[in-house]
Amino acid sequence: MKDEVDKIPFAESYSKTHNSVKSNKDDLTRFASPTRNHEAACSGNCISKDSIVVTSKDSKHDRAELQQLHKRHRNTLDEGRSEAAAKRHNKGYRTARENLSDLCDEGSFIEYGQLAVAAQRGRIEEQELRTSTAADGVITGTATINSELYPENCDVAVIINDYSVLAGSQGFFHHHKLDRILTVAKEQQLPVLMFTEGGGGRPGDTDVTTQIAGLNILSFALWAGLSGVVPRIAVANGYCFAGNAALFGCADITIATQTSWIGMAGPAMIEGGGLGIFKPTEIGPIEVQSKNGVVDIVVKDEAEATAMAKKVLGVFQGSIAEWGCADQSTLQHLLPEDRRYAYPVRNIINAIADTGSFIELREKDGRGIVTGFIRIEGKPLGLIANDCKVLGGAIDSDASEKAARFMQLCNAYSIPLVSLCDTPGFMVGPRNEEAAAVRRMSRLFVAGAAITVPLVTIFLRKGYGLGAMAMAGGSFAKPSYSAAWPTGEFGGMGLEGAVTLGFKKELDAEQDPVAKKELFNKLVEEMYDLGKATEAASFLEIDAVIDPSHTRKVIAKAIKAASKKMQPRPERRFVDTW
Ligand SMILES: CC(=O)SCCNC(=O)CCNC(=O)[C@H](O)C(C)(C)COP(=O)(O)OP(=O)(O)OC[C@H]1O[C@@H](n2cnc3c(N)ncnc32)[C@H](O)[C@@H]1OP(=O)(O)O
Repeated sequence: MKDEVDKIPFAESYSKTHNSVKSNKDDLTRFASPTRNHEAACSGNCISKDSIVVTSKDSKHDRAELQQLHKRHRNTLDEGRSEAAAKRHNKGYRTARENLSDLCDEGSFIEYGQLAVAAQRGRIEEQELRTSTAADGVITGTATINSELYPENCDVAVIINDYSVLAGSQGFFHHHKLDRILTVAKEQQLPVLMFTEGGGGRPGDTDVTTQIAGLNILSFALWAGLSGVVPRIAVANGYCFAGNAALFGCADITIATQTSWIGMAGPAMIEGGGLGIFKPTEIGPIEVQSKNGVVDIVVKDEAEATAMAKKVLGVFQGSIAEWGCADQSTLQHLLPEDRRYAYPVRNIINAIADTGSFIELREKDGRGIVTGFIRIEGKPLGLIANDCKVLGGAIDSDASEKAARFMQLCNAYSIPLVSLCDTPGFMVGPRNEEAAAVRRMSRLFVAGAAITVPLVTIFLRKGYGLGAMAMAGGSFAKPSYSAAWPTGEFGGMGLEGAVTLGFKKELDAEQDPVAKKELFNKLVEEMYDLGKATEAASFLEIDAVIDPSHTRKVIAKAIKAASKKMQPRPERRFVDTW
């Protein structure tokens, strides 16, 4: 069974290993649905709209223990915690259960550990613990998401931190709940969606002294250990500090709202370390975390974050049957006539991709290379593209690391790659060397060499130097298919540099500066003609030169053909952030 699963992409292998689990869950869903339909008329026990729990509809006919149970459950739901819910709403935020409800398919959630309370029985009355530390500040369970689009691949594990409980801090049982659901995710091969709002470790859980020494806490290792095993998407809103931030940072894809503050320590820890007194809003605001690569996708609020989390999850869930695309003839006119002018590469990406499918990651970080997901004919693909509006398309260290990490991510989850190349090469010079160019830019080669998913490279315009080779996975011979638009131009290095280096003697021999300039321009022109796409194709450096309006079809066909020979998915591929 294992070998068989290894030969197919994540989404498919995941569904294959899930048939037995799924049928169990279906039973529960079937159980939930009819009851929910009766909810309005039901004055007694009812199944909650969002979870497989019994809610607290009082009924004098209930047995005492059932009434007790309803009460305990009610303490964990918004209806039983109206003050806490109102506090969230006053801040303009949602409650954890509102996010849960929006995220999961209706009636599909199965909750784990709902009756947990903070380990503070030695400090706080049991009854108060039940009302004020609901579920110990984290909702955990499994559910289906996007089941209408991906009926075979819709099971997920869900973790939603509840800030209304001790600021979402991570107590003893809170951690144990994380451990439990992450173990379930690993065993059942479930993608994980995690909302990480919270104030970090909770030293107040004094019932359990082992927590002080950090014993028994597996959550961080388990969560990080799922890298390359199942896709993990994290969402931040509000304050996300210390332990919560560490979880956020370990995710494969990170989404944060504009009202997010994310930091490896909160105010208390910073002050405790003698590093000054800061307001929480001075620590890791979104303006900072969106530019340094901590946050992949910035959204307005929790509603947008939830919708985006579902859309990103869809990339890992597989292909969709219905899609549309732009009129492909527009691609013939999206490059400027004059090769010296820049153009917005995102217009080209959006024209090639299925309508509305482009999800850009780390837009404001490493801006020289655009990274993100697209779909072509409904199939999810990873995309890297040079942006010639930034440094003329030259690849700097930030862009290299961003693209390398993205290639690894796609490779880890068997998502084929498309590269749109238009680069004069790597960004060079002493300043870049100070920024560790040699180590950081080389990451693109390291990541490219490890790719086993299909890669299709399309040269839009410039394909010069090591940078262009890196955009093609390390070598022009690496991609499953490489094609250029007629505007493609190639060379071992930028034309001007190549002429200066290669024709030094001829240029030095010319004394008249005007004549020297003319000679230089003539040599550049000649070298440009020699490196045109059609020439490169005739020397078999690339596989083809294509009409830009055929780009989508070429990518779709090449990836389909290469996917048939796709190498088996290794048991695990790490997603490294360098
Ligand atoms: C390894 C680690 O993770 S160590 C933890 C490091 N964490 C930190 O440095 C952050 C500590 N917390 C804070 O600075 C602040 O509480 C903030 C910024 C997170 C939240 O601020 P606010 O939204 O104003 O909420 P407030 O401070 O009132 O906290 C709400 C409640 O959660 C409690 N709380 C907040 N963070 C924690 C925490 N880490 N541990 C225990 N309780 C906490 C508060 O004491 C308060 O309890 P109360 O309602 O009983 O008074």
